Amino acid sequence: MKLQFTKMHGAGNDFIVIDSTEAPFTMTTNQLRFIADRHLGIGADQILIVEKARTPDTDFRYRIFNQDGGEVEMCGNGARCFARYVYDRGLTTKKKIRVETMKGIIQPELQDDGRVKVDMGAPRFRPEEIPLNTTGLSHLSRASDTLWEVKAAGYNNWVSVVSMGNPHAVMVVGDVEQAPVSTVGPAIENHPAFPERVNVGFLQAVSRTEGKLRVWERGAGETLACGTGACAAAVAGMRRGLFDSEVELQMHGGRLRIEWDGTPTGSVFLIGPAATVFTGEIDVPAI
Ligand SMILES: N[C@H](CCC[C@H](N)C(=O)O)C(=O)O
Repeated sequence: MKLQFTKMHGAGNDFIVIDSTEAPFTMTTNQLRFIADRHLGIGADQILIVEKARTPDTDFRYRIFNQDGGEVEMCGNGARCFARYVYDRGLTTKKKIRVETMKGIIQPELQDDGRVKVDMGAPRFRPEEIPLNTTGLSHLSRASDTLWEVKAAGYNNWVSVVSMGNPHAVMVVGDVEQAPVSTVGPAIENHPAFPERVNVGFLQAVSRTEGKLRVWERGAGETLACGTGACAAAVAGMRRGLFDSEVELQMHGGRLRIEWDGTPTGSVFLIGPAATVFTGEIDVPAI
């Protein structure tokens, strides 16, 4: 099957973007894994599918698949690239759009400075909303947050849990460059306390408005940046009394800005870059 695609990235988190507004999306899990493979296919952290809206109050539908082929609820860096893609390709003339995802509507808006600002909706913290199975887990309160002890890879890891539509576990570390991302990351990603697995953030608070973050992503491993991970880490830091309501997080692939008013229904806003790298065509085998 001949597949047209566009390669994009948001702060180094890279994507294959496929326009499925005119033809139904029918790729198998094996085909998704093939195109995302960095040696055998195109290579990407995630695959973003652009579909026509299914409801009158939205402009598009947005589907996201991880490098491992699994479909997931949300992708923040991808949302920025999605907005850039549909505008640049003339699929819309709007600079602010409403996009339906598996877990609600997000609203990306192209900014005059070239960045994209996304209303990511409100964060959720209740264990059942993550989901987190709390059976047998110790927990403690820290400011307005709750930390859960997840024993993994030989460490007692105290994590905040946040859902941005997708699940995140965030731990605070003294130095992100020394954090055991490649060992603790997969151990927590696949921990039985997270029945749908989890993205794992390693956050270093530098000041009340600055931080450093590395994320081991569910279904993709460590990425150069994670948009929902940045939202989750910023919100966890705010709830733990480490950050003000606006914070910039430096990740290996670039800088992301997060704003949240701290109210239970207040949206988290994610601001950052979105770049188009190349377009192409690939012959996808019937697998
Ligand atoms: N790995 C994530 C999906 C991609 C999220 C990330 N790339 C972002 O920018 O938010 C998950 O399994 O929930």
